[in-house]
Amino acid sequence: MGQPILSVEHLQVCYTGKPVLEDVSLTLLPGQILGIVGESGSGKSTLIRAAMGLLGSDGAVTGGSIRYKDKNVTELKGEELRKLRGPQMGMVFQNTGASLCPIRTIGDQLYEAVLQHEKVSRQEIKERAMDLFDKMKLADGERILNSYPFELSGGMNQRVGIMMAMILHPDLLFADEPTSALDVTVQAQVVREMMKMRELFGTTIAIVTHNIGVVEYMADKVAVMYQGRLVEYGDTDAVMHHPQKEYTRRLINAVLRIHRG
Ligand SMILES: Nc1ncnc2c1ncn2[C@@H]1O[C@H](COP(=O)(O)OP(=O)(O)OP(=O)(O)O)[C@@H](O)[C@H]1O
Repeated sequence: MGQPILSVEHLQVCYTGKPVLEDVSLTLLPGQILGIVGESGSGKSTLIRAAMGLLGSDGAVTGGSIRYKDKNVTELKGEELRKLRGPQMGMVFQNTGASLCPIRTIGDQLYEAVLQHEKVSRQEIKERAMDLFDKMKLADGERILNSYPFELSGGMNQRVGIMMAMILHPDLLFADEPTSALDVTVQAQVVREMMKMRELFGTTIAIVTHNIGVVEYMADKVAVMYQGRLVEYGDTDAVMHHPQKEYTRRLINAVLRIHRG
């Protein structure tokens, strides 16, 4: 499987001097999918924002390290980080529609995003987008590219988000609750499409989700977070079926009860 794509070691992150992540360590090998779970405020988004170098002015890595391949992300600045984000590390957000500009078409925003990293023609970018839509079994790619975000459903916008992240062929894809705002059938579609990306491109994926079903279906590894710490981390099967920690057991049971209810 080779060298890790991502290795986080003893990570500490603070917002305005207050620690919100403490001693977090995990490793992702190429092509693995990591599910990050835990209650609200446990630090899941902070972990992936730190890995993307997107903590904002209030946040800082105050201990440990995050390596993407051989690069220590925490030591990279401005231009070096910008080069990494997109072509190497992609990101899908919870609500792609809201993160896009409402008054410009999907196509225009896609071209602009790709041109920041690659000198390619509009035609080539369009062909690549159409090819990805094709792989995602979306028939009306042309219409999607000519649409404004508000003209598309939430599910369609999320699939656009996956296409926009994948068009630069990143090795590592971070997805922060990409299915949380969607109804169940559309959630399944989005999940299947991320799996397809891994199958086609060998993409390594770290996904934050509240949906244990998504984790069971997708993830090779699970990280369970609680109050800024990693309370359990291991192979999905082991963590889901033989959790070592009481907290993990309660988290899994709580979700199952809601589903059954
Ligand atoms: N920009 C910020 N400034 C200050 N504190 C922040 C900031 N962003 C997050 N926090 C705090 O850091 C902690 C972890 O937040 P984070 O968003 O990583 O949790 P989460 O597990 O992703 O939660 P959720 O499931 O609700 O998205 C919380 O206590 C949160 O209030």
